Amino acid sequence: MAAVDLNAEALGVPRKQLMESSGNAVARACRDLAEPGASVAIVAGRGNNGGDALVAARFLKAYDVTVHLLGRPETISTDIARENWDALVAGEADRRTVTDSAAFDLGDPDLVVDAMLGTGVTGALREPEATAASAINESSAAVLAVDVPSGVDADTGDAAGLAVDADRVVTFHDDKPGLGDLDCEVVVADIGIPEAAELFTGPGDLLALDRDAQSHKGDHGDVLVVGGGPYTGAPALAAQSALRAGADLARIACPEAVSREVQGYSENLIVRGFSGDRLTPEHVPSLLDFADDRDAVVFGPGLGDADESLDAVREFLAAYDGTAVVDADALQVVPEVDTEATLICTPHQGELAKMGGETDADWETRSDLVREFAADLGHTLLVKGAYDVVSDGDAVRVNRTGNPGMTVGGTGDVLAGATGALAAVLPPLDAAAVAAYANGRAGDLAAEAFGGGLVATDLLERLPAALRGDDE
Ligand SMILES: NC(=O)C1=CN([C@@H]2O[C@H](COP(=O)(O)OP(=O)(O)OC[C@H]3O[C@@H](n4cnc5c(N)ncnc54)[C@H](O)[C@@H]3O)[C@@H](O)[C@H]2O)[C@@H](O)CC1
Ligand SMILES: [K+]
Repeated sequence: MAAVDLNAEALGVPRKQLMESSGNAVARACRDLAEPGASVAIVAGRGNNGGDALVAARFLKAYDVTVHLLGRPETISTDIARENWDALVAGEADRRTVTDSAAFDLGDPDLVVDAMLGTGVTGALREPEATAASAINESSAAVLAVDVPSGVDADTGDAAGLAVDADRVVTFHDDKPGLGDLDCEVVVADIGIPEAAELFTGPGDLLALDRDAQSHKGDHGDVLVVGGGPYTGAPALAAQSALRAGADLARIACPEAVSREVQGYSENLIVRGFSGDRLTPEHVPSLLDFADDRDAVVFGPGLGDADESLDAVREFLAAYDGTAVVDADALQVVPEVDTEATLICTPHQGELAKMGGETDADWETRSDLVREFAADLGHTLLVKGAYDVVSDGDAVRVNRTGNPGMTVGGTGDVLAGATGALAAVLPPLDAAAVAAYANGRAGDLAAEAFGGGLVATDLLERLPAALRGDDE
C-alpha cells in the first residue's frame, strides 16, 4: 500500500487527496448507518487513520458530531492529519482532546466511528486507546471502523490484545487479508488511487528494497556472471552493474582466452577463467559447483551462440536449482529446458521472438501476450522495449523509465546485472520491476548529461542514485 501510495503521488495524486476520498467514504458509511440529526462520536487516533475521520467530520454537517482526539493536537503524527484537525473549526464539530484516559467520556451516541488505529498499529492497544476501545465495546451504539477495527492487524486479522468490535468496516482501495475472518460487514471504498499507480513502476517500488533487503541480514548478494568469449565488454558491464545495484561481490566465469581482458575493465571484479575460448558442456560441472554458493547467476552476456555454448546453457539450466537471470543468446534455449531453477528472462523483442514468444506494437496487448508466455514458460519475463513489460505469468508490471538514447550497446547487460543483484534480495517479479525502473532512471539521468550520446558505462555510475530514488 505504501508503494502504491508513493507511485500515486508521483502521478500527481498526493496522499492528502486520498485522505479526502477516504474521509468522504467514511461519511457516506455514516449516512448509511444513521439518520440526519443523529449523534456521532468520532474517536480519532493521532495517525492517518484518525485523519480520515477528521475529514469525514467536515462532511457530516447534518449530524451532531463530537470528535474525541486521543492525545494533544501537537502530537498528531502526520502533517495531513494535523491539517484536517485544524480545518475542523469551532462550531463545525465539538472537538475534545483526551489526554488522560480516566477522563474519556464517550457519552451515549447513536453511532461511533472508530478511527483510532489502522494499518499503523503495532502491538497491543496502549492508553488511552485501550480505555476508549473498552468504552466503544460497552456502548450500545452502532460501530463503524475506519479501514480496520482498531487493534486488529489488517494483514493477519489477529489482535495482540483488546480490539474494537465493529458492526461495519469501511476499508480503502482493496480488501485487507485480515478482515475476512471478522464477524462484521466489510465495505471496500474506491478512493481514486489511479490504476497506473499499481501497473506502472514508480518510486514506490524502491520501498521493496528497503524492506526486503534489510531482512536479508546485511547480505546483499554474491552474484556470478557467466558469459564472455566472443565478447568481453558484456560480462564486465553486467558484473559492474550488479555491484552498483548493491551486490557485495560480483564474479565472472569466462573463457581463459579472454579472462585477462575482462579483468582489465575493473579491479572490482573477481574473474575466474575456464579452459578454451568459449563455453562448452565440459565446463558445466565445475560451473555448477561454483554457482552453488552464489545468491544469483546472470547467464548469457557476451556468450555467443556457438552450438556447444548453447548445449552448455541447456545442461547448466537443467541441473541448476538456484536463481538465474538469463540474457542474450542464452535465452533461446529456455523454452526447451526443464529446470528447477527460478529464472528471470530478459529478452528484447527480437530475442523474445526467438524464444517463441509473440509481441505487439500496442503495449497493453503486449502485456497480455507476455503474461501468457511467462505462464507457459513457468518463469518471470522482463521484455525490454519503450515500455518494458514484466510478468511472472500472473501479475504484470510495466516500466516507462528510459529513453531512445538507451538503444546504444551494453545497456541490456547493465539491466541484466542489476536484475541479478536485485534477485539476490527480492522476489523475482519485484527484482525485475525494480531493475527495469532503476536502469531506465539511470538512463534518463545519463541522458540529462549526455543526451543521445550516452553510453552504457554512464548508466553504471547513475544506478546507485536511481535506486535511491534521487531526482538528479
Ligand atoms: N494509501 C494509504 O496508505 C492510505 C491510508 N489511509 C489511512 O491511513 C491509515 C494508516 O495511517 P498511519 O500509517 O498513520 O497509521 P495509523 O493511523 O493506523 O496509526 C499510527 C499511529 O498509531 C500509534 N500506534 C501504533 N500502535 C499503537 C498501539 N498499539 N497503541 C496505541 N497507539 C499506537 C503510532 O504511534 C502512530 O501515532 C490507514 O489505516 C488508513 O486509514 C487513508 O488516508 C487513505 C490512503
Ligand atoms: K480504525
